[in-house]
Amino acid sequence: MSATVEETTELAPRLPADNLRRAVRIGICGLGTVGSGTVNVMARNGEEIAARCGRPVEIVQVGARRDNAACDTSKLNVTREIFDVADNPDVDILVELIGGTTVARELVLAAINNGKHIVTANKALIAEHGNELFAAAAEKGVTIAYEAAVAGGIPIIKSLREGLVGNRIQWLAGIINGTGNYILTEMRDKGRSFAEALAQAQELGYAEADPTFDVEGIDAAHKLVIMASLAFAMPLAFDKVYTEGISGVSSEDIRYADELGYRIKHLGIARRTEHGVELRVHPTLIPQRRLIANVNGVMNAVLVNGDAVGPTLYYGAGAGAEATASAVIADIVDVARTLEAKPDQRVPAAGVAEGSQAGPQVLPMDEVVTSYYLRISAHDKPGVMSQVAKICSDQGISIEALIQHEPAEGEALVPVVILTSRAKEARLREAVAQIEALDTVEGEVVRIRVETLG
Ligand SMILES: NC(=O)C1=CN([C@@H]2O[C@H](COP(=O)(O)OP(=O)(O)OC[C@H]3O[C@@H](n4cnc5c(N)ncnc54)[C@H](O)[C@@H]3O)[C@@H](O)[C@H]2O)C=CC1
Ligand SMILES: N[C@@H](CC=O)C(=O)O
Ligand code: NA
Repeated sequence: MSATVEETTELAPRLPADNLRRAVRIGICGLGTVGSGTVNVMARNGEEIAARCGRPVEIVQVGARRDNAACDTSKLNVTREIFDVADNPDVDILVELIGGTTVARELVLAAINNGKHIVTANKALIAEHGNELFAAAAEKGVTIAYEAAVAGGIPIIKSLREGLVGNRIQWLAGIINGTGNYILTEMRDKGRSFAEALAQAQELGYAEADPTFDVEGIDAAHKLVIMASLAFAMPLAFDKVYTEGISGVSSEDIRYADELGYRIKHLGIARRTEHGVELRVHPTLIPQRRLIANVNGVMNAVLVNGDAVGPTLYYGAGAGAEATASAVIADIVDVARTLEAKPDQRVPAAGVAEGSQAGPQVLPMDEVVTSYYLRISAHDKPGVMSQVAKICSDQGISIEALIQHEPAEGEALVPVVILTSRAKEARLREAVAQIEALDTVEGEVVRIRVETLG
């Protein structure tokens, strides 16, 4: 029987003494929401983390422009110069939590060149520079871990890269921006304005430094492309993602969607088709009966459909200090567990062995087939509906459901809401252009895609 550490040292009481290797030494760069959350959870759960790694994990340096009252760094070695951390010979793992892509890329490359492993929460960095960074890391025999970059605390990277690898993944769809989901939920449930809900999300630490990344779908596109690269073993192709945000979603459309039995959610969708992979981020009507339609507030959820396992659903907090720290620390533990392993004994950062990434082409948006919700502002005159129906039918589109209320008192225009059959995007766009050109129709037709996710 080996002696327990309790009998020998107070370093890490739950570690068996014969397993006691030197501490894994980490350097944290960035002490904002996620950085402070990581420091706090590391301090609180240090013993459990050490036991899981089989060795203590020590923060040997923190690079931060300024202190953060949300965490106590009085006993830590803090530098104002983050590149000190990349150059510190005592650091095994550099944890990048500064955000952005310019300095973060330089920092990560500097650390890799110095033989350090990387843990990052930075989806923009991975989505836009991941191909380069993975290659640099492979060259140096170090790894890059990025669980926190997608869906915050949900272990979706782990699931795609390890748990589901026996499958040919057919599609995945996710609510992958906590800020956006929080805003849509507040608008629907509390009748809050878009601006009020966004301000609240910023206060709670959910939003990106530039919140247009959240509301215009860029953050979701970053996350989608990372998941798609793992699901379909393809290189990261951020510039190929079709991206629409939620800033155009109105309370009126949320109400009509409800009336039709749907919820409006901001989804990232990646689907394998015969002709290529669909990569798209946009507001989407989902039937209310689907579990994912009932994911509210800052919560995220990702549905992954594999040929062997069928649909699987991952749910949890997509943003916030400690929820994200949970994923950062899971990565630290993963790297720590294999610190002395040979590079080919680790799970590859890109999910497939080097050189095996081929992957399908990305399908042009015009070729994507979906159903549509259309809201048309029409003059209250006879014949409008037959004109609209004819235009749709000429494009091979049928009308599956329709709502038309009486015009409001003193209003000349009536909203006509339609759900269409599935059609190619290009056909739908042509139909909408013709509807907008009708004398009986005013302004732009509101269009939101519909997915059954069945
Ligand atoms: N806030 C959240 O819920 C989540 C954030 N993330 C990602 O985590 C990363 C960090 O996000 P947050 O903590 O929310 O951001 P934040 O803005 O709260 O913190 C970033 C910190 O890095 C510091 N920083 C930036 N450049 C620096 C430099 N050159 N030198 C020294 N310090 C520098 C800033 O002063 C700030 O304190 C980002 O990549 C973000 O996308 C990922 C998942 C969830
Ligand atoms: N701003 C992001 C943070 C997590 O990735 C979000 O709101 O989801
Ligand atoms: Na995650």
